[in-house]
Amino acid sequence: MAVASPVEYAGLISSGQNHLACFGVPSSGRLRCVGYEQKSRTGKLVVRAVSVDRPQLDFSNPDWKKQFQEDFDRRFSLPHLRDVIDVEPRPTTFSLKSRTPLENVNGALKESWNGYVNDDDRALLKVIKFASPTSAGADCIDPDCSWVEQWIHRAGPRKQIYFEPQYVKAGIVTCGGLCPGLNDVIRQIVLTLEKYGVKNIVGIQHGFRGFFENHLSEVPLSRHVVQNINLAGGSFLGVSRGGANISDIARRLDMLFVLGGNGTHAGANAIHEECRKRKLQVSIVCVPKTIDNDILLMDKTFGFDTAVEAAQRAINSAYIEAHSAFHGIGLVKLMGRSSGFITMHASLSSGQVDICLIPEVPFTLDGPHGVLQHLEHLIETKGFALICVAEGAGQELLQKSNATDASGNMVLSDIGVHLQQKIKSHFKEIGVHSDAKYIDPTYMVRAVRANASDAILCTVLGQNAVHGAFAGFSGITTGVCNTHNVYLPIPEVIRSTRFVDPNSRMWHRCLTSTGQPDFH
Ligand SMILES: Nc1ncnc2c1ncn2[C@@H]1O[C@H](COP(=O)(O)OP(=O)(O)O)[C@@H](O)[C@H]1O
Ligand SMILES: O=P(O)(O)OC[C@H]1O[C@](O)(COP(=O)(O)O)[C@@H](O)[C@@H]1O
Ligand SMILES: [Mg+2]
Repeated sequence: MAVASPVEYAGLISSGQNHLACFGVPSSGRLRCVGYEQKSRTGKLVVRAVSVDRPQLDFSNPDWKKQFQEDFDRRFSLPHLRDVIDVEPRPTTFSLKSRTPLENVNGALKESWNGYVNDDDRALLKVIKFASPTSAGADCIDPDCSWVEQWIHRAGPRKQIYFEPQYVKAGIVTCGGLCPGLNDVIRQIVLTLEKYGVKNIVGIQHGFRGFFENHLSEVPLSRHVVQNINLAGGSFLGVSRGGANISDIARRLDMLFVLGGNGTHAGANAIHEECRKRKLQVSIVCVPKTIDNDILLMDKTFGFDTAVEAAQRAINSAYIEAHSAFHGIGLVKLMGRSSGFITMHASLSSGQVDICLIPEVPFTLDGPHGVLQHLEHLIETKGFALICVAEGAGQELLQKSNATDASGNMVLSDIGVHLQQKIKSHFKEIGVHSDAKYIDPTYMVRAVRANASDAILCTVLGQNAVHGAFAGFSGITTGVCNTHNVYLPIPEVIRSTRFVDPNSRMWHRCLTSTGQPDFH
């Protein structure tokens, strides 16, 4: 078998009229799709994501699995303070029970249970064995889809810690945009730090800016201060974009908890690298915050569930409006800069959506297979229609502004306004009455407080972030993977944005539910 080339073609995935070419990252021998090309009927290729170049694997070598696993273990090993400085562990101050249960083993009293996580505990990153690369959502390493165990590190409190709590100064910073649950995470970090015995806890105001702008002073935090902050949405500390200048952040704190998305993780990793370079005993731990749910490897990020739930009100209102109007067309735009998770899940959840449009799946508006033609059909047969569109969808149909926000993120053109205009002019042109109503609930969706399941997720993540720092790890992030709580090295989760896989069962379920055709 041939050695994988830098970007290996993994196969053509056809669904109806869609032709999705899936490319892999052969480096790690991975044939998992990180990039898609989609071919429209007109033959136009739209590249949805980029591939990443990594070292190659020779699948004809009988040892390739071993090589893969060694490479995997190296990539997913957690950076530790011990790697660069001499630091001795000490018994933890985090007690799970006031008395440790003891049992009599051959006359000697031994701990029967301690409740701590062992550094060698692992969770499986992948839990499905795909029989073939053409299986739905297949995520294969080699062309035969061989089963290879990929173990990642379990999160939680360790028996040994690498900081003396009474001398620790810990900081918390929230960056990027808002997301439901930020306050729950801040609160849990503070409560857990106090449980270890940390007295000096501060909040950094308005993201990374708080480190540099003199008027943004540190906010002292304690159980008393954070007790009720989870009852409101937003961030108690404030958020911001831009303003990252990491070089001097390092020496001010012993532990820094960074809540943010891909951009923030990149910033946090840069701070961690700087600390390593200067051999500082500083632990940088992230908690992924992205309402778009676009961080790799995690089941879902906090706030996502709440956002999907909050979007239901907008979708339901659009449905009522559309259903009540004569030839009503409801149009709801939801967040999702480049990933359509909220739109897909909100559409699935509501069950009322006829057309779901996401950035990962290109569509045409005009022509016999376009969205407008399908709308005509829906008006004719149902009398009304409901569209749910992600903000990043169909950007190729719009005039680009080339503007960026303070963090360098592209400012998107409004697909909702464009769709509404196109719908209005189309129905006018064909002489059919229509009544298109556009709802943009963006900030109403993300400013709400976390729902019950997100509140629990935030609690777990906040606590595990603190356990990770005390365990001496730095440059890590924490998340839920196949329902297990894990620590991951930051670079592995920001290798690329996480996209909806158009070959996944979830997207296919969405198509089944809406009944929409391919818009090509
Ligand atoms: N590549 C990067 N390296 C360092 N810092 C970054 C990088 N990208 C973004 N940041 C900083 O991270 C913070 C949040 O980034 P942003 O993209 O706005 O939100 P998010 O973290 O949610 O993706 C900003 O202060 C920004 O300056
Ligand atoms: O108007 P703002 O504050 O820049 O936020 C808008 C953006 O925030 C998001 O909700 C999520 O972005 P982050 O992951 O950076 O928090 C995007 O969907 C949206 O494009
Ligand atoms: Mg971002």
